[in-house]
Amino acid sequence: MKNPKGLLSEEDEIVRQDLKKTMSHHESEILNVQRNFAGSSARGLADNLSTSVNLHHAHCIIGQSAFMRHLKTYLLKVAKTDSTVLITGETGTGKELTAEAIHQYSSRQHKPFICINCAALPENLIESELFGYDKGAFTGAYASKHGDFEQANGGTVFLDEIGDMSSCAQAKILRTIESKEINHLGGKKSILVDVRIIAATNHEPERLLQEGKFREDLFYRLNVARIHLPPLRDHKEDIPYLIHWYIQAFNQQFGKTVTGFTKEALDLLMHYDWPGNIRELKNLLEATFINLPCEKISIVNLPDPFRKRLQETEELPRNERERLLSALFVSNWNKSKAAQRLHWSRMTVYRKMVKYNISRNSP
Ligand SMILES: Nc1ncnc2c1ncn2[C@@H]1O[C@H](COP(=O)(O)OP(=O)(O)OP(=O)(O)O)[C@@H](O)[C@H]1O
Repeated sequence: MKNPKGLLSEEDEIVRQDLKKTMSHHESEILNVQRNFAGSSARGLADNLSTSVNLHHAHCIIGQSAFMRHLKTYLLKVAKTDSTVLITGETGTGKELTAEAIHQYSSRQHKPFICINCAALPENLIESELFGYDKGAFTGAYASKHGDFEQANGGTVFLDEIGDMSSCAQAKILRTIESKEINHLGGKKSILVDVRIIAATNHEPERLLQEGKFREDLFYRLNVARIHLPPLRDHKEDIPYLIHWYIQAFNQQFGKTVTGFTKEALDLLMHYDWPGNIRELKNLLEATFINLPCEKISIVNLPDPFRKRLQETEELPRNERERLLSALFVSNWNKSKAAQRLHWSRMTVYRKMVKYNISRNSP
């Protein structure tokens, strides 16, 4: 986090001070480790991190790329306000994690963070789920029930996939944001609710506006603070940090002592495009851990579905040893198929396997 003169920049200093105030000892320890990692090698990362890692800590946003640093600074500033926030980005880029971090750093942190998946809410249940109902409001309403907004009172409501809600439901959300009150279904009186709204979408909001899927009035009401999370392929320099973080976490979860990846395996992960972004990386690591017999993860330990995805994307590293290893890996160690992929003869494959000391069991 230091500038070339070795001084903390003003932004870094703000982050440091704010984090000191708001983070527990453990969390700031993790941040310190991340700071120390800046500029060090992936192997260096592996020797540093503290032993206790909680996978579900909302504020454990991992990454040291310029983007990630900017994000952490910005979300602390946003957290100090009560403005509505619109978060965009492909699936698995960390929209929910970011929303939760804003909540955790805000003065609302001791109140609920309620996540509503708008895409999964059937149209006929939206009102009762979001705003609740009074006893007798409809057949089967034997008792009155609080909706999500009321449950979140004092806290934050995260509206995920806002563009997948009907225009009518969006209008009701807008009314609630503007008036700060809700009405139970079948209820006569209005109820005041104090919630902060953070919304997210996987799609480009401006395109949703053009297509008429995002109400213009709601868009402008939500789009006060805007955060765009880029796909992982655009900040691959964070991959070693993420890998390291999740290795620590899964070591704890699975009771293992994995130390890291072989260079070839790490290179393979660095060359892959990660269409499912950070979620895909995390799931790959978890799947690898389940069946892992050793302490160092090599290409042969990566799960089969990942091999298939590589076959589809043809993402192969450039250096000859890595290309050969990757080709063998995606061809399930069939040397003829690997030779075809590389446009080499089978003999060349054999020769280079000897040259580079590659066998199916080699690390
Ligand atoms: N920067 C990060 N550091 C560590 N873990 C992360 C980071 N970003 C995302 N993750 C993890 O990746 C997974 C997916 O993140 P999240 O659910 O926030 O993504 P999303 O953008 O909301 O996805 P979707 O659009 O599919 O709902 C989660 O397990 C989350 O903890």
